[in-house]
Amino acid sequence: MTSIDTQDTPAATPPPPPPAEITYTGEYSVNPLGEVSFRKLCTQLPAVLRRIVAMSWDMDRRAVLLLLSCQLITGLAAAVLLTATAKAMRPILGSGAVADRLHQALPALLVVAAATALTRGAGALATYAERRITPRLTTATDTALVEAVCRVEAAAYAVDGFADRQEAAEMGVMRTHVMVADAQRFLSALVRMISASAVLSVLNVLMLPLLLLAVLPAGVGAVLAARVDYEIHYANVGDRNVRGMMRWWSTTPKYGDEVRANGMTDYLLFWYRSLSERVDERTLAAAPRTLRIALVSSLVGGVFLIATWVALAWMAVTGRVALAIAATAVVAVQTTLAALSQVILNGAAVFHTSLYLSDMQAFLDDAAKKAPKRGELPMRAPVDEIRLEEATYQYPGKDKPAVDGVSLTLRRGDILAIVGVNGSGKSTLTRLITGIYLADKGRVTWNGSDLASVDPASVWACTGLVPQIFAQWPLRVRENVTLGQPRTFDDSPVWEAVDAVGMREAIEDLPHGLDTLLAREVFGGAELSGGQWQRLACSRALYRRPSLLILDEPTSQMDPRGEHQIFEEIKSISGDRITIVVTHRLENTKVADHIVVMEHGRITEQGRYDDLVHAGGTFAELLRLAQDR
Ligand SMILES: Nc1ncnc2c1ncn2[C@@H]1O[C@H](COP(=O)(O)OP(=O)(O)OP(=O)(O)O)[C@@H](O)[C@H]1O
Repeated sequence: MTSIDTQDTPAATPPPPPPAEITYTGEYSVNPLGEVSFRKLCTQLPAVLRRIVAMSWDMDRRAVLLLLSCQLITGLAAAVLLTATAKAMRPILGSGAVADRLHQALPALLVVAAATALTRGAGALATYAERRITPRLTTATDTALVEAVCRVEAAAYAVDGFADRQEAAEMGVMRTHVMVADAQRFLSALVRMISASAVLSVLNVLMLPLLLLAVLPAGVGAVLAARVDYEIHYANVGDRNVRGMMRWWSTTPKYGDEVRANGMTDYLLFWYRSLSERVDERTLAAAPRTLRIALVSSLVGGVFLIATWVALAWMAVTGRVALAIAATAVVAVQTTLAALSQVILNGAAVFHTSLYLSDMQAFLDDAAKKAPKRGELPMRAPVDEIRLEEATYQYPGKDKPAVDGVSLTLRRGDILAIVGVNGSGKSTLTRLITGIYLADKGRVTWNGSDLASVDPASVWACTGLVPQIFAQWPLRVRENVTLGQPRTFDDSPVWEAVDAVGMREAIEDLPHGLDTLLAREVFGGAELSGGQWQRLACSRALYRRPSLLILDEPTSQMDPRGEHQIFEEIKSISGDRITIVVTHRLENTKVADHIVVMEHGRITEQGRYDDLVHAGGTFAELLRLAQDR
């Protein structure tokens, strides 16, 4: 045999492929801003504010009342301040000795000082109130989102765009950090603006329209810019979602070995950078639009502002307003302008937030619709019989059912083994049996009750599942076994479950025994080997003493001793429950009373081990291939 000389003349290899284009075209892919007009956007603000107040009200009523009172005080103080300023201006700009003029103006000046102090005090109290509301509001929305996702029917995860809408909703949660502060600043500026402009129009009614014209273009500009920002955010949702997932996969120490030993580091960094650049490109492409909006609105606003000052100067010079009133008008115009720009800035921020809140609300509403709507019949152990009658299940977007018309009866004490090639529907069948999915056609009954009419929580109180890919919870060993559902106040049932999978020695060797945190990443945490984790996953299911025990490839990472021990345990406790084992290791099916062979979602063969070995069907073929080494 000749040696292959690839090292001397390396063949050209193609460059790494860029991240896949995500062109999400599901039923939720319509940008909600696409058809919305500027007017409509502005008229939405009161509703948004009402919603923010209502959300805050649920968190802390006293803080909301304090915050609203502070806004009122700010407005009144602004009006008092301007009126007192006008009063002070008259003697100050009048004739006579300076000391006399100041003396005459003193009471009004004291009112100005008091009003200023009141404004500052109200501002500080408003910030205090906002800080009492925001953390609780953020926690409440965040936990509502987590709960909504945890509680949906498992089938919802496979629905088109579910993850993307979840990502969009996460943004709503993030915005709650700034939502109340923005709304508070908006309201406070609005109140200040209204009272200052009221004083201004009392001083001279002509000033107000000119002032409004000066600021309106900036308002339109800010809202249009927010609209562009949101459009970009919307276009980037899918990419950001995938990037977030990839970030976790690339940086979590759990996959560190695989990344390094398969030389993936460069590709992952290339991928991450490429996708980030794609996201940036969309953002940068919008920058000229945002600049145009800002320039045009500033230009138009500037022209109107100059007109305002010219008009004021003209009125003062021609004696249409007294000099003292003109001087107060300057202060009032400045106050109103500053407040107006705050109104616009924070109004745009509130409006911007409302878009993300709408995404969040839409997701929460949709998740609520997708929460299990089954009956309320309680299921109680023991489960004597589980029956599948022509049960069929098809994943959303798939053109063939994953489980297709399966009928099966399981009785207490039975051990059923499910075998079949990859993708033949074994795991989906177990999801139907446990009621994680409800059958699209046909039905699954437990003790004669259709799972569609039974309270799912009561069903899952009777089940214990070891899935193919199980969670390695960053919890203490004890909670990794009890899953937070201790049966007793002492640890004896935990040790019983640990002994059943041969893990006592390994756990006693951990720094804090059952109290050891199983998270290597955290200071003081410990890590188990792959097989040890799998033993622990089995101990969880055993600890539950379930009426239905399902083990999907439970021993794939275990040494023969561990595997033997688990199957001995399964046999010894099988009398009291229904046990289902899904496995590709056909030798393990000897433990079963009944074996079903799945192909294309259907049961194509069934019987006991000895019958199937000699039946000349798929089971016999798979067994022969497993032994042919
Ligand atoms: N969450 C899902 N969304 C969409 N399709 C799915 C999902 N899970 C499984 N499928 C599809 O359903 C079919 C059956 O999958 P299932 O996981 O039940 O097979 P399996 O027999 O358990 O396979 P394996 O031996 O590889 O574990 C496959 O075609 C698979 O692509």
